[in-house]
Amino acid sequence: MPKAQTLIEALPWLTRHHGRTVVIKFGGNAMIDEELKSAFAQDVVFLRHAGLRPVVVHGGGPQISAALDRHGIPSEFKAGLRVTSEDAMDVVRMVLAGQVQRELVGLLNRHGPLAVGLTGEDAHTITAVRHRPEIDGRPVDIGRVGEITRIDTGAIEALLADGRIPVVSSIARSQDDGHVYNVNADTAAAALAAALGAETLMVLTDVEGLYEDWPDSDEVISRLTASQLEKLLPELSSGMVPKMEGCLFAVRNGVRTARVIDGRVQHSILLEIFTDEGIGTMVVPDGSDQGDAV
Ligand SMILES: Nc1ncnc2c1ncn2[C@@H]1O[C@H](COP(=O)(O)OP(=O)(O)O)[C@@H](O)[C@H]1O
Ligand SMILES: CC(=O)N[C@@H](CCC(=O)OP(=O)(O)O)C(=O)O
Repeated sequence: MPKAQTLIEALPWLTRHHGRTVVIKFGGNAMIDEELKSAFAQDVVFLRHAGLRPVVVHGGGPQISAALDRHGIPSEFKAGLRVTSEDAMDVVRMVLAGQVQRELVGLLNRHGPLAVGLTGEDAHTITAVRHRPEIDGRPVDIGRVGEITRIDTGAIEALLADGRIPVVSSIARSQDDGHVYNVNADTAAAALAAALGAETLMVLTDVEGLYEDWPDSDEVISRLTASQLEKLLPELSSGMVPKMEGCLFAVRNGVRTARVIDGRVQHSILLEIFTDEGIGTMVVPDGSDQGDAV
């Protein structure tokens, strides 16, 4: 009976989400463990077979830092973003597109001919300009880091229409100078979710969700509206900033729910979707009533 109960709890969700697009961001920290990675692949394939259209956007921060270290290039972050020299950009591209993305594609394809990998460079999927974040009121140069200016969903839509699972690395092409840019993977996932008109953005990370009073408390905020999140943003730090900014952007641009969930929990995607309780933090647009946004 518990097994049947779990499946039955999923039925309204499945009915409502049938044929809908779900963008799932898989962070570098949850990718360190082999069992977690294969459970993640199982969950994504499950969603696909349950009639949804999952799109995976992956990070790889720790893997990039390790590779840079092997090349003798130090890792430095400003405003939560990696300072990316020309040499570092070659390593970022090699690690994301050549290593992390290939591994995820391989894990998904154990279950059938499903996953196809691409980067934002392919078919103009993600176009960016050089990003100059402001620190203490002044724009700073952090090298080849991109600010997204345009998304072309054509290639991803074609793959989805063909029943495939697109796996996207967060690298963008530049419109004018023939270079590529390093883009934070949370930001890329949010931009893609909005452009695809996704139903849900799910961001897997290495904490339970958004903590109310981090680092002093581990009380997770289970649900908040776009306006509530906007007020909280200035208080957030480090890796949570691009995640929550991405969630806000997504729900303000047509995505119905954006969720931050604990990627350290095996099958966290299925737990989030297929049980009534849900886990982690859910962001909804202003004015959504509780029942509508589950
Ligand atoms: N309010 C908060 N709630 C939860 N985590 C927070 C908060 N503020 C900052 N963090 C930090 O953000 C980190 C998650 O971001 P990040 O390390 O970039 O993850 P990922 O590799 O999954 O993208 C957490 O491990 C935590 O250290
Ligand atoms: C500009 C920038 O900071 N890019 C990130 C891209 C990878 C990423 O975002 O990975 P996680 O999701 O694992 O953090 C980086 O170089 O680390």
